[in-house]
Amino acid sequence: MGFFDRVKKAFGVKPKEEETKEQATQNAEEPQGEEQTTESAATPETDTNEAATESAAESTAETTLAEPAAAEPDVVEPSTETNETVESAVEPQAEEAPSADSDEKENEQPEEAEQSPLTSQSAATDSQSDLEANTETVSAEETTTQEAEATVQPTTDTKPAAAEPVEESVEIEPEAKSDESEQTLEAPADAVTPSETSIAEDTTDEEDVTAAPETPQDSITEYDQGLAKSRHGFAARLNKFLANFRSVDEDFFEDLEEMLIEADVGFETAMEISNQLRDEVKLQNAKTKKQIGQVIVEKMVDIYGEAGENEDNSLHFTTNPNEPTIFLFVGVNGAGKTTTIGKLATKYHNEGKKVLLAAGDTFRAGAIEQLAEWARRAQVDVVTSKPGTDPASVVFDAVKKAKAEQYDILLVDTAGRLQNNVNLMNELAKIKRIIVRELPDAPQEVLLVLDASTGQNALNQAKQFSKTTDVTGLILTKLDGSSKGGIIIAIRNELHLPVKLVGLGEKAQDLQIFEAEKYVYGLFKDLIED
Ligand SMILES: Nc1nc2c(ncn2[C@@H]2O[C@H](COP(=O)(O)OP(=O)(O)OP(=O)(O)O)[C@@H](O)[C@H]2O)c(=O)[nH]1
Repeated sequence: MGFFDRVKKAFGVKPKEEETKEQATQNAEEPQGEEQTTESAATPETDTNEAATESAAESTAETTLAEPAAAEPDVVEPSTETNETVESAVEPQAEEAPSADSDEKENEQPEEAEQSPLTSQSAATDSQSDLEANTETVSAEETTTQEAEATVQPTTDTKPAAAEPVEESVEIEPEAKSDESEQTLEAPADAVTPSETSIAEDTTDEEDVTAAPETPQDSITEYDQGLAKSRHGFAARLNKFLANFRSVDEDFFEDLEEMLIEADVGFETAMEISNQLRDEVKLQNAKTKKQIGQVIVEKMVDIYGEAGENEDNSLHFTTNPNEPTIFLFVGVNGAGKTTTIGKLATKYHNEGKKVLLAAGDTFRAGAIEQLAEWARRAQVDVVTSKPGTDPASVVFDAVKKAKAEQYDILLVDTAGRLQNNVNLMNELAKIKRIIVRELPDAPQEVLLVLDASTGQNALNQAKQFSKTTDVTGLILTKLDGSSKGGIIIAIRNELHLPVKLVGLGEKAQDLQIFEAEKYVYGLFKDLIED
């Protein structure tokens, strides 16, 4: 059975052979007059599916309205400097810096960094003594935690000050960063802008922490809703293409290739689909535009399925119960690393795991605060340091702490950009060396975070990163704000790196374990069900 039929079966849409066989049996067995009954019996199957999806959507909406837990966060701030960080993180006025400010900060950073300890420390070796100096920072945690808690001021509308990380994220302005992208890896060209991501502004993520455990139906709904924009975008392109259809000739294949490339399935994949369709009998026999559309989608889905036959999309954890699992997150600025770590921390905390975060992005001051705030909301611990500190020392402290205090999992944030690509790659290599030296089997995952809304740009970033870093898997974020969900097809066919997680929104529960069937169904649902 092809992947297309597997997806249909998984979601209650009968594969064609079965439909045909069943129809033939029914025709043979049943009197003519009962045909009507057979047809109407088949219809509710789809309806039930949709009704279930809708009711799950309602229940998800209800869940997100739950009030946050009263419990104080369990944030551990290792350094005295970090106190300032936490204090500023819980003061809404100070946080709500206008975007002009953030522009300034962004522009100033490279200069500051030149004089900052980061540059000199990066140049220095990662000697044990350098690193141990930072361990002192960790020992200050109790005092800091108390002070951090003391500064938390609940707001009158019962929403905690924690709502601010969303505003923190507003500081990230992809356009403003485009200058930087010339020096560093290409930054997202059309990343989701703050206004597009405002969905999370009135729904604090703290609510997610108290959300009910996810059911399988919730994740189908998440895929369904998160991929709506891509689904509609693809359907619109396909309809436009079919509207111009006259006959299956050379022009048809040229237009098809163009349409597929526009849908971000990638050049190579577009050619493969087109070439395979040239020999496709079904296409030659298709009578209506609808049938042609079906054949195209079926071919696309089958090619995607075949390419992923040996792909391991699962996240790997340590097999040693006495050691923590470590996930290292890499990717360009604004791709969604910090947010993804926050979401994952929430998920693992809710599953009962002891979670530690490491704020390894010491280059962008806001990134430390942002991660500390996610940690506070997820009620997990975090190791931070002063902006400009050597990130490797933060990671060293975090790994030691994770080992000594038997954390189940350590999630390490890293900078999305430095003065240039070489520095960034050297830094990532250094961080990895520190981890391996402490725990030879770690990190279990090096996850490259890609902003799906940047389409081909994301693909190029992945190619560049995977040349210099041992990426074990991809996380595709912001699919909800993008019509470029077709990129998943190009990624599988051209990169051969497994997608492990997908970001389908800004809230904690919007991060989903990647499941190809659900993804494909979310992307082509309307066409598959027809
Ligand atoms: N709509 C949507 N927005 C997302 C998603 N993931 C992240 N974001 C938003 O993307 C923006 C950037 O996310 P960050 O987590 O700060 O990105 P980063 O990679 O850590 O960026 P740097 O710290 O600059 O390296 C924030 O506004 C997030 O809320 C997602 O799946 N959907």
